[in-house]
Amino acid sequence: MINEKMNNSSSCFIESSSFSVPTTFVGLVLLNSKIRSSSSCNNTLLLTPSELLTEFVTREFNAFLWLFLVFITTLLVRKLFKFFTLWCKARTIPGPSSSSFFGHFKLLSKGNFTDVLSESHEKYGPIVKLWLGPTKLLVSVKDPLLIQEMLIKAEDKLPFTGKAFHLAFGKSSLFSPSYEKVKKNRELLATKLNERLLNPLKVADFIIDQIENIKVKGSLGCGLVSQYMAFTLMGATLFGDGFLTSPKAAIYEELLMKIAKDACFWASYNVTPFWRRGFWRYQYLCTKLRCLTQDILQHCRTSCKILGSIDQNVRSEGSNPELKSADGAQCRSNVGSENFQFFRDLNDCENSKLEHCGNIMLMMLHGCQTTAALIANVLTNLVMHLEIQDKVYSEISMVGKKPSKYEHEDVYRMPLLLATVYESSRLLPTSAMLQRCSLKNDLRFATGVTIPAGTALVVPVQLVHKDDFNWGKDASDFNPYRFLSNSTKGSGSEEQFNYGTSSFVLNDPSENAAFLPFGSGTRACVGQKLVIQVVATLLASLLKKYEIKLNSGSIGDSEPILKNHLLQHHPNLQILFVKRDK
Ligand code: HEM
Repeated sequence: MINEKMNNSSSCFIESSSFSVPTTFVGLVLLNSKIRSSSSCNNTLLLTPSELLTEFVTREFNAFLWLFLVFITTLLVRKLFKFFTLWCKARTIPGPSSSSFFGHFKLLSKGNFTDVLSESHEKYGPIVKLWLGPTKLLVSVKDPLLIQEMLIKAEDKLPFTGKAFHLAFGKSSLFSPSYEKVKKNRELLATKLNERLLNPLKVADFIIDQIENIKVKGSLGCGLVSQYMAFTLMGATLFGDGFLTSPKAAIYEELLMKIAKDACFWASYNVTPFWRRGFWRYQYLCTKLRCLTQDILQHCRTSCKILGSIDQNVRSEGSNPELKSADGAQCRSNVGSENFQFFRDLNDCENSKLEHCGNIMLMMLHGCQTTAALIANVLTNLVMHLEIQDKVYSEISMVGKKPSKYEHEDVYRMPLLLATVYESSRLLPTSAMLQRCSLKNDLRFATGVTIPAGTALVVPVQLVHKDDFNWGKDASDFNPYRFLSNSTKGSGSEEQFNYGTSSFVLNDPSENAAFLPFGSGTRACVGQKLVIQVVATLLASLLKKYEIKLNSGSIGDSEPILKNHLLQHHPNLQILFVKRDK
């Protein structure tokens, strides 16, 4: 209507001169004033100020709509372009074709993930692609040499892992998906952990005392006792010896395990589920754990040996910020004033003090879960193979007769015990799947296969660990001797080892590219060396004192199960610690 008016009014005086339609508010005002100044025209046709404004707003709105349309179209074109590039690149990777919009997502969610991958690898070879959605590609690698190459080249992790930790403990400079962010701290942590942090014998003695106290009640649940052992080992490693006597340790264990159970569930939401009450309960538990971590840090301050070095200056810097816990209680943060140079080193000064705490909680969570699963697996194998347990005991007794200067290093003279730990972690790797990702660049294998950036790369560790091709015909059997070799007769069978007469050595398990319980390459587990030493020391102390037996009837299902995303044997297995005659 306004346009009509404009056209009519213009036509009455714009016969000779041609006007272009103004595009700005000022232009409109000027045009209107020109029309007003023309006396030959009918004034009723002139635009009122409100009409002018409406005209202006309409034009601006149209312009905005056009811009919005261009923006959305550009986004869509970019998405389409990305999709086609991804699709073109993925075409060269072998794998089943997908007819559905959701790709193979339904297939994966229905069956066991490892079984699906196993079938796909059998059909399509060592590299297999599966679509998790129209733009989500998953590539599984099964060949050890390709895995080795992939684990070195793909430096990032999928954002999911980072999210699970982030929701529970906040920002982390240790478990972030981006390699750039964790690189420095990984190196620092690895150096510190590989130094001798704690006296594993002292911790082992403490654990044995506790077992002595509770075993009077009869048999013990293998899962629970392993969890307790792992928790005590990790607590003493990260907090120091003071953790052993901390009255809050038991509550800490309970809280940590509760959080571990739910972390992945809450991280599985694409958008953080603020609207769920359960989520806030979970957040409350996380805050409680943070406060408890700070309390224990305070309690253990004097005994923490994690670096041994105490930064005297930190005290004066400390500001003791107050943290308000979810229930309104004040929890005093002493992280600022705590004097663990180790965690100060881990977190650049500009990083928040909360990150100190987050990193400790993260390591406690990861370390406790994985170490508990490993101890449970070794104990299970020892009770199922009493002949191996007897031989390990002979080995421990032999070494005990000639202890070395540094008693905690005796464990390195017990190759069968170490081989038993390695074999247990091979047969039932706690992490069934390794996952990686190259976030920025495509990943090119030497074989010519290109994996597009952002693809979820996985290694089905369980399949690799049980592949006859990598481990021989007895790949599915428990045979710790495969990790040993006789200096005179070569490696691999029980008969060759005659304790006391023959010399035999432990092969370096990492020489076999198919041995991946701790991952490998750029993002391999930082705690591997420490865990092997402390777990073996604990087992040596236990076996020296007790024969570990199965409480008959408690075996149950023989298939390993996934518990808190970790693989475990017979979770309800009951074991007995029978004191040996001296
Ligand atoms: C039996 C015990 C453990 C097992 C089976 C285990 C296993 C693993 C695995 C499979 C990974 C991923 C590796 C990869 O993607 O290549 C990992 C990562 C890691 N582990 Fe462990 N772990 C254990 C104990 C520990 C302990 C005790 C610590 C520290 C005190 C630790 C610190 C780490 C860290 C910091 C990472 C992250 C590395 C990164 O993302 O860059 N682990 N662990």
